[in-house]
Amino acid sequence: MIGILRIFYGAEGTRPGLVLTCLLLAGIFEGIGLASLLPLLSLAINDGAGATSPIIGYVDTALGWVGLEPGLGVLLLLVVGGIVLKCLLTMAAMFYVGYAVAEVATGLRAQLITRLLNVRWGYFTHQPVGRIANAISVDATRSGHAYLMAANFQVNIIQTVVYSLIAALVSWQLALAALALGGTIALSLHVLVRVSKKAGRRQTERTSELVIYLSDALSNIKPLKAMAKAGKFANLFDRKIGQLRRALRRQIVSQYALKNLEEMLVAMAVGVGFFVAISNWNVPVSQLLVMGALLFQTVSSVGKMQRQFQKAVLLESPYWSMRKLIDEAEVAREPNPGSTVPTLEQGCRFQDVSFAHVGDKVLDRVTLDIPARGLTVITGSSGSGKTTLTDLLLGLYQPLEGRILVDGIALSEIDLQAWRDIIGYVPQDLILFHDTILANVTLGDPRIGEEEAKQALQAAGALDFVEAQPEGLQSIVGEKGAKLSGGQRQRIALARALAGKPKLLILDEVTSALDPRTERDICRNIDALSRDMTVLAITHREAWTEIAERTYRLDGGSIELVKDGRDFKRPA
Ligand SMILES: Nc1ncnc2c1ncn2[C@@H]1O[C@H](COP(=O)(O)OP(=O)(O)OP(=O)(O)O)[C@@H](O)[C@H]1O
Repeated sequence: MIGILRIFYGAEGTRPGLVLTCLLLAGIFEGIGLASLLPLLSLAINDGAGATSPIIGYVDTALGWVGLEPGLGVLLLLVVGGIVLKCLLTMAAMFYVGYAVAEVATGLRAQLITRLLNVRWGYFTHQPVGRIANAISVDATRSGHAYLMAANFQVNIIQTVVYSLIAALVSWQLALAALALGGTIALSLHVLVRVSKKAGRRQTERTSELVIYLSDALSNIKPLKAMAKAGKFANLFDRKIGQLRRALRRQIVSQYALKNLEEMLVAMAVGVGFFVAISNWNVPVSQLLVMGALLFQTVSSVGKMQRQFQKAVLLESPYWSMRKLIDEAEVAREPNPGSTVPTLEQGCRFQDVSFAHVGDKVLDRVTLDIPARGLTVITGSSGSGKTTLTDLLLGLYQPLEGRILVDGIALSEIDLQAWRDIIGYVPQDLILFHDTILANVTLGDPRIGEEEAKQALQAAGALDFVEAQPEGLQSIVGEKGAKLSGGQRQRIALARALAGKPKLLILDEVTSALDPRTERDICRNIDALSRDMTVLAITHREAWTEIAERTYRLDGGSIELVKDGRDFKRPA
């Protein structure tokens, strides 16, 4: 229950005070309307209920305070007016709740996206993308509904209080009996609420697992199809789909069981109450009618409250799972304590740098220099730590020991955003967005126009094939660039890195998919660019080591300088 109330009172971007005020006022007007019902009926039937029911006396006194006679017109006005005002105020509150539902769903999405864009790189290396995709699409929408259910639950709480109070004014024994009855029925059916809560949690977990699995499968669909594994792989989904199906079944069964069992028990209890009242006690008809209606309303409102609670707990888990993800992302926020704006005039230096992801060191007291305005190549066997080295230079990881210096200033003192703003980076596992070639080159940077994009494509050796496409720069590259060849994708990614005219260009196996001729063309372009730009390339390819001013070999955690610029003659 506390979890549900925390959603209603704690969800950001909502105004629980306003909603609650409207609902409380609605409750008061409903109470006035209900309280006036008994005197109205008594007056209409003239059965002398006034002598036995205290509520008629209270209404008379209250009307006396404002100088009104408890006549038919006044009482009718109070009954009808009370209901009308209650409806209008509840409607106003629920209109606002409707806005708040959208606010909760979109607010959670926005918070998650903003935080995710600011988390440390290490967070993503152990975070399934499907979990985030599921949170943004499914959980956020269900969270909005969780807020709606929590608000409805709040409405039911107020209604139950109002009915109980009015019942107490008619007869405190009646109120006690109604609450005891409602409570007993609710308690006896509580197991169905627990079933729903568990079903809701299962659905959230299973759906997330399913989306994680599916997004991984779709990313690997080509090898799965190529090796006829798609069908076999589908079997792996069956268990998860089966669990989801069971959770959904339990949800529906428990919801309908609660509704119908509760109605049945209420009808039986009120029936017995009526029978006892009519046959044993001499209760006036108007009082009997009002008492019966109140008993029924009070007991039903306890039931309604429970049903609403059941709906809310069903949707509670996506809300909290979403919040957990947002909090995790906040904890994983990337620190950026530095403030110096880098210029990269002299070069970068790794000074006795050691680093380990987990366990053994990948880099052990590595020292290397990357002079400004030149091409430095790093070679080394697979898994020797070349990408890790560039990740350290990008500030994605921090060294365990030693320092990374940019123009003699420690990277930890440099503003990371400003540092990355002067870097062009092409990763080994490049992925293009399902968008136009132009969008893939500019990445939405307003400083890069069509002309700059073309120049970058030219330097990356991509302009010819881009212009040969039916829609040129506006051609869509397909899912992850699937409409292009591996080498074309590499060249677009290189153009993307060059388009911002970076001061430092980091290339991780950027020409591995290219034929020797295209590779040499690109090398020639990069060689020319490196007169004004610092280039760090990870590669084994001769075309690169030939033009490099410095080549380092990384192996077993240590680095060795295998080619020095002093021996190097730049081709004319
Ligand atoms: N996020 C990570 N968590 C744990 N270990 C990692 C992580 N990233 C890389 N490693 C490990 O660190 C070592 C160096 O990896 P890295 O990717 O830097 O090698 P590499 O030289 O670039 O390899 P390749 O040439 O095959 O791309 C490897 O043993 C790898 O398993």
